[in-house]
Amino acid sequence: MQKEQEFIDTLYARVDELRGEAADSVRDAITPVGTGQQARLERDLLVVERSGLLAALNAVEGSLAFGRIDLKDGTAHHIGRIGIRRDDTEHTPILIDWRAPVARPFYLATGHTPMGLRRRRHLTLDGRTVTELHDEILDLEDAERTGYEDPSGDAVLLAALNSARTGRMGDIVQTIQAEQDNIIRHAHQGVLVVEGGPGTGKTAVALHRAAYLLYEHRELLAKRAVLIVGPNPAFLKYISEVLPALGETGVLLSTVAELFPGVHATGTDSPRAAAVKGAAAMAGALAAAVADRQELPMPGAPIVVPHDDGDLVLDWEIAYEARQAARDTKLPHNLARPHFAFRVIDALTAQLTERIGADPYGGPNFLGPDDIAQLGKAVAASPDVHAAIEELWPQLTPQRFLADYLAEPTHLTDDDAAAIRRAPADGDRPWTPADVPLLDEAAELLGHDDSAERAAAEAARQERIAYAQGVLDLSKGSETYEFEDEDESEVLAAHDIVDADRVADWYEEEDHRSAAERAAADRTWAFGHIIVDEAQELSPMAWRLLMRRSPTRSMTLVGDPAQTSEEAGVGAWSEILAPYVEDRYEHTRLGVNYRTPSEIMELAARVLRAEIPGYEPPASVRSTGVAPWVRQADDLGAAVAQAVVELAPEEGRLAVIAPRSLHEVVARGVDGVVVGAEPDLTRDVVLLDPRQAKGLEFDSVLVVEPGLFGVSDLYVALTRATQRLGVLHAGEVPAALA
Ligand SMILES: Nc1ncnc2c1ncn2[C@@H]1O[C@H](COP(=O)(O)OP(=O)(O)OP(=O)(O)O)[C@@H](O)[C@H]1O
Repeated sequence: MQKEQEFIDTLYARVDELRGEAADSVRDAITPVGTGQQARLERDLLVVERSGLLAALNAVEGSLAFGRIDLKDGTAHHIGRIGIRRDDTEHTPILIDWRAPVARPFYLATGHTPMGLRRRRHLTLDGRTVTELHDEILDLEDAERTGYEDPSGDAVLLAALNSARTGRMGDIVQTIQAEQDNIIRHAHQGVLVVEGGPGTGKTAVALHRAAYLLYEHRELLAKRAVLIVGPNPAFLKYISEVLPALGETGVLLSTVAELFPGVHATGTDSPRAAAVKGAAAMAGALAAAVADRQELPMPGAPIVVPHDDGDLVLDWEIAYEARQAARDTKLPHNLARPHFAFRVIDALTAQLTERIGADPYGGPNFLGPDDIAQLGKAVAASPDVHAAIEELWPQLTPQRFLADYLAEPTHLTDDDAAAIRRAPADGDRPWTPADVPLLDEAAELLGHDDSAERAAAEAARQERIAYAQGVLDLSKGSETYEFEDEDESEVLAAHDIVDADRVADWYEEEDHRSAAERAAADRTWAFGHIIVDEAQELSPMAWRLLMRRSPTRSMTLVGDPAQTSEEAGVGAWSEILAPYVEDRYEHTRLGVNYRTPSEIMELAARVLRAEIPGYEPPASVRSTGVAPWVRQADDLGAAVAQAVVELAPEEGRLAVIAPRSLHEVVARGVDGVVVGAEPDLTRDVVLLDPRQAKGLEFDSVLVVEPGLFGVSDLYVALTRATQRLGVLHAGEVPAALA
């Protein structure tokens, strides 16, 4: 213990030193550096780099070192959350990053396959003080004993599993199990599926995989960023501290509903409406609806456009040919629109030419090319012509198009259309999460005519060039003033080596937002890697959105088809993935439940067996000896109040999981719970509906009125507890709980 404490002291001395250095260089770098653009750029980059190191050092302060491996060759390595090196010429490692190949035996070695190890040690720290050591002997011939031997080898794991919950997920870096480690470090570059029952560590594994990939492919992923998609904001908050604790911050956490910049999807859909909006058929329906917005006048009823030289007639034939030509470009709607417009303008100009210049005696047209060009210009500038074009082929934003479409859904069955229709008067109704993939789809179909933006960007660039030229002129002005001596003026000044264009670009490069920040603001961002948690819940339309964000298909998908509750959810992996990667994905499984004790799991499995006969849940790694209970109550409010007192852990969290319709009743008897708002999981008692409980866990759980839950929702609710479970009902209960 003494020796380990000495090591920890040395380690933290070095950390403090590094932290001081990083803070100093950030501070130095922030002080003004004059006007040199290159210097400013370098300074900004340094600040980003050093503050990243500082953030990592601060974040992992908690228990920086947690393990040690002693090799048969007599060497030993300490393992920690990040790697730390000495300040010597060799930069000797003091602490090995858990993700480095050298650290791998810490997770994989067994007595059977010791991977060169004599001993594995787990260190437990309280701040900077070593409080516990647990050793496992891996070389069976090694007779040396330390007095800290842990014969079962799982004391540290069990302590972690039994510890009180805080409302925020912790990392598992000290106790990653071999089957989990294999997935975390899986070399597959494409789509990796991680499947497993409740509590098998899928979320934990996915987050550690993100940290591993950021370590392994630092350069690429720092540039392209990692996206982690979860089912709701409360869940994202729940997992938000895991990666920072591992020293990783450049990650974007988001729900699918937040992935269309500028849209806040605060509305809700009925389950039926969400299912229709999420179905794959919507893609075809929207494409057809966009084509419908490319209209033709009725044959025989042309649009008559008033013009100074007489009316112009935009008839079916002209519009049809223009539309065909525009569609033949295969461009999205807004980008094909100019092609349509040119054709129409050409045809109307020809009409005018014919009328004005026609020789009544049948000779050639009187008008020369210049006259015709002049006429064309006039036609192209006519607001009436533009109005006619807009009527037939309107410029559309995704929002405008989708609002129009939802007011009058087409290309669907009558029932489906009725399920998603919203009256035009609902124009102000907020977007719903299921609308977001539709907006994204619409954005693809419509395309973004950015000619106006590009013109604005170019104007801004010209302005920067003018400004930069000003800076250079100043430098030139000062030269004649300062360097009167002929020789001195040989010194290269800024204006000698750069021109205004280049300086202007430096200004532009000054976008030092992190990749994750830039990605969040850009609908067309291509992420380096995407992790999707609770992947079974996503609709086919949501998958289309996500696949657009991942052109390289570098993804980790985490889920449990047995926990699917969304009607629109796809469930089967092959069904989700076939359209994108056919069968080129890796399927991995986790089979041990680290959360739910066997007593509770037994009860939960019975519920699922009602739907899937013979269902075998993942084996629980531990039992508590405390049986879950199911009770009938006449006065549900009073019974909940009493049960909450009974189940509340001394330290830790309790969740009451009840159908939304009962939240008012439940909340009345329980102090401090909040109804309606986004749940704050760090409170002692949290009230949730079954959907909100997805992916979360608590020390104790009280499930209220299970007869009102769907089977998979109930299964999810019953598997959230790490210690104790109670079930209360006034109405009927599913047979499995009776
Ligand atoms: N190797 C491990 N060491 C310590 N704790 C672990 C380990 N693996 C998993 N756990 C813990 O088990 C619990 C369940 O993990 P996690 O939430 O990742 O499971 P899951 O498979 O995503 O569950 P669900 O599908 O039910 O949401 C968490 O508290 C997690 O920290």
